[in-house]
Amino acid sequence: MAMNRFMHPRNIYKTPPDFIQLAKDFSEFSKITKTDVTGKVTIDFKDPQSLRVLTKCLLKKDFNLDVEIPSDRLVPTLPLRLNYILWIEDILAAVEIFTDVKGLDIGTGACAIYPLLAAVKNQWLMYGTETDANSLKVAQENIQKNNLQDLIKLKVNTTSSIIDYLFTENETIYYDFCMCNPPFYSTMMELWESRSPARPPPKNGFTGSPQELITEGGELEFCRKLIAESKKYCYNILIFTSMIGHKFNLAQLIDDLKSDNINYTHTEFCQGRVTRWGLAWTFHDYDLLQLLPPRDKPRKKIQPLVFLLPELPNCTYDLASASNKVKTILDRLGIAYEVVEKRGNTIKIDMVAKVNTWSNQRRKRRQEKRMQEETDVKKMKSNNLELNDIKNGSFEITENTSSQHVQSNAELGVNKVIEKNDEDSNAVRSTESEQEGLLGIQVRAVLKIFKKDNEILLETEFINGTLGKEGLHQIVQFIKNNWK
Ligand SMILES: C[S@@+](CC[C@H](N)C(=O)[O-])C[C@H]1O[C@@H](n2cnc3c(N)ncnc32)[C@H](O)[C@@H]1O
Repeated sequence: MAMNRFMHPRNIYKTPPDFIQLAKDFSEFSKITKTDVTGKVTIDFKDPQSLRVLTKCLLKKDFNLDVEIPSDRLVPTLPLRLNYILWIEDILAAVEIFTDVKGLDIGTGACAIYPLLAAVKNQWLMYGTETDANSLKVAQENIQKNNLQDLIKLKVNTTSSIIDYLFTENETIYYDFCMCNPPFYSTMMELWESRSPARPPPKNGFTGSPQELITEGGELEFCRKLIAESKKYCYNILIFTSMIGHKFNLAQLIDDLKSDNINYTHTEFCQGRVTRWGLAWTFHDYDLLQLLPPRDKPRKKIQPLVFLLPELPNCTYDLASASNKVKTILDRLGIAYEVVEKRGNTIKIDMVAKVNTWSNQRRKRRQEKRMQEETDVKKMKSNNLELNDIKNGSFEITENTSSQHVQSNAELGVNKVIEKNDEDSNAVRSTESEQEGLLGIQVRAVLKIFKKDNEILLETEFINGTLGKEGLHQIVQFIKNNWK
């Protein structure tokens, strides 16, 4: 629970639940507990069933809610869900809305977790939308089971829009806020890679169905679409909000809002070992950043690393040439990239390296040369084999002959192909681990190329990846070495 102290100050889970008491109160919970060697009562956080039971018991104990969580659906983690609700409470207080609150939860899921918490905790009138008919059915049952039909209404979304359809049916509906926990991933592959063995194992079990976790373009495109639709319905919803799963996406969405001069603020939701972010925007005349400044957990100020990109021979010294050169070098390294921003004197490139292609380049070239030699020898061998095969009509005899041929080539100095010294074995091992690396991200970073005082500079920001910042430094070093 490394970041619990940074939880929202009113979050009841800032103090971790008392598992001993919970086991006494709920026989279902006592069945999943175990006592470790120090006598501490704990549960297996990697087991989705244990997470399901824990969430159910806490919902009952702390909110008097009876909730069914289907085994094939996301188990909502309560500290995070509560952090989001508490932040919305703060926003509403900042814009002085205290009574008759009406909220919209986009993608409410099978538990309708946000409407349930908002209704029992604050008596807000909540509307939940959902595209998944099965989740919607269970959500409706959960609402009825808790007798909250008067406070919570659900609506199926059969369109490809996010909120558009709500207002085409009725232009005058009004909500004080909307909230959303969008699906994070864009493809099964991305989802799978996020759980790849190349990454450190997650502390918590993995729950959720593809329809809950995947959306075209991932959360970034989902939120961009929501922002686009929000412009059309700017007066139907006072405060738009969304949860964001990746900090990098938060930065991009903030840039989008800034460039459209839309008032916004953001926050960090800290709980356990997981951090998520909240983004809020409005078209009304509220300076949200001023009213509710971003809340980030205190951390050391990290100075970004900035490098000078010197003038290149036979090239204009400008942003376009410099960024083209960077792209050429990334292409050479087989690093995937996307230009994510092109504004004035700045170009930002989001790069994802899945294989370490930059370190030990000299060794790799040597290895490639040897592999080429090996192929050549094999070719010679098979030519010889065919020749002898025809001559002798016997495979065994020809194979012996061809190995002698290799031997004689070895005598001529081609023998390196069959020798294995330590360095070669390392090279082979590193190639194998590179193959494994294909499963995950080695380095993801943002490269900002910008012009300042007639100089072109490269600023780097490490996002994630198994090789850490060191991997990014190596790539930058490679760019510097090849800047010619
Ligand atoms: C990550 S889950 C969140 C579920 C729940 N709100 C929670 O926080 O646990 C995202 C949900 O959004 C739903 N969804 C995706 N696109 C949607 C859309 N355009 N309109 C309504 N729901 C949508 C999915 O079916 C899924 O249940």
